[in-house]
Amino acid sequence: MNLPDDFIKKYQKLLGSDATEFLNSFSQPVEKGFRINPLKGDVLLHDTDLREPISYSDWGYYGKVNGKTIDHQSGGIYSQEPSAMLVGEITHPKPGQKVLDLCAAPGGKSTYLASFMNQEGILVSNEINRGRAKILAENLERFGTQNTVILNESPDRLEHVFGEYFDIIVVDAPCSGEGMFRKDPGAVQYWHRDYSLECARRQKEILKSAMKMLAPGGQIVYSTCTFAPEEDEQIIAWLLDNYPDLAMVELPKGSGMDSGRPEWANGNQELKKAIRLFPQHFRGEGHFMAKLSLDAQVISEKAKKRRKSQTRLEKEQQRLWNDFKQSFLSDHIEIKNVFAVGNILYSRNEEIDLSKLRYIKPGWELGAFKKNRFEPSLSLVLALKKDDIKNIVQISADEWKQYVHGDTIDLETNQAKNGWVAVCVDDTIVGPAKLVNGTLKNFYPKGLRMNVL
Ligand SMILES: C[S@@+](CC[C@H](N)C(=O)[O-])C[C@H]1O[C@@H](n2cnc3c(N)ncnc32)[C@H](O)[C@@H]1O
Repeated sequence: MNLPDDFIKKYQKLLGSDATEFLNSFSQPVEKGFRINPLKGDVLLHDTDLREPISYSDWGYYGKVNGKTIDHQSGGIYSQEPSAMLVGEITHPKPGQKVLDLCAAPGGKSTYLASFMNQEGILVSNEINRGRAKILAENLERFGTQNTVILNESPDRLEHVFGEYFDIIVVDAPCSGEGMFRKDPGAVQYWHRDYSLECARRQKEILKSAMKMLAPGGQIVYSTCTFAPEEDEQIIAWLLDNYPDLAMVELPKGSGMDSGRPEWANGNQELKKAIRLFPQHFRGEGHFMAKLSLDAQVISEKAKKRRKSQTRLEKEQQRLWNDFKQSFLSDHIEIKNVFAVGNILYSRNEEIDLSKLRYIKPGWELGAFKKNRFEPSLSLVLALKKDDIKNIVQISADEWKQYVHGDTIDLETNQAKNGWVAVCVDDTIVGPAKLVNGTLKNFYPKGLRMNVL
């Protein structure tokens, strides 16, 4: 790889005798990884090789994922670079907490956090770029989350709604991306000597907003995929200087993980509690991460009053939803706090006022009210397990190819009642369909259909 001269000089000076190995690592192959999805329960995977688990992650494996497989399409697995998994792992939210992923697309960290949360509490996944926010929504839909709200906002606009609200905030910051040069060699062309300082200015602005949204006693995780001290230790040093109620949390260092470098910032020895991942020491791409907690006693402005925004269902909508639930969902399933925005039905664990914010999804999307009927969404079906659903139709792996292509499928046996069904390959739910006298009418969303050879 052609690295800029100034980049080489900078890291030769910073790393001394380790610089040669560091610079050589840029010509080594990229490490690939993926995670299995605990929200899907104990489903058997169809086309995934689980031979090489990643020791520090409950769900991670080394290896490459093919996007056109049953396991990927159904959300059973999620592709993520091994170093990035560690950010989710050190964040480790608990079920029931209020969690914000402030720079969330395409969703690697959000899906990791959701894995810990077990559909309880609330995960607000925000992405400032609208195109990327839509990809984030697709990834969370496939993953089957029930407790996410997907926003498309700038951090400063979120402050007004979420003052001192979150127990955990992840800032996986936009950065100079030096740690991803192997993965995306084209990114090298954007690098220049002052690039990291420009990124640092933006990172501080994002963190100022994040700090306003952190509840007393809350925790903030900051991460980047760059080696630049200006965006790593120097940002954490700035946070500690400007927010005296914040304290570093010691992060345990597994094999190949380096400590933060106090000497690359202001010498504050607390910075050693952070983690640096260098590809010449660790089996993954370059990363930096730190965790800080805010004093629980901090005396601060009261959390802003949050108005309820959920609107009740009209009588006819309530009737259609009840009929649908009765015919489709098992009796043990209870979906609480449902509300409609236009003709789309959602549910959300927490009542928050999103009326002033741009969102992609204000909650778990359950389906749409059409003329005289309720039509279930892919998000509803992919977030349920097989025994949550009364009406199931089994198809073969070959028929799955027809299903994701958008074709109508004629079934050989009569497996379910006419009406809405969840389509399954073995235990894996792949989407909704409507069964009419042995024929499956395809309701796999048009925008997601694909040709699998
Ligand atoms: C490192 S990426 C996030 C990756 C993501 N957390 C994941 O694990 O899949 C940083 C994100 O920050 C977003 N971003 C860019 N400028 C921003 C800003 N001023 N405020 C908040 N987010 C911003 C980018 O669009 C990008 O999606």
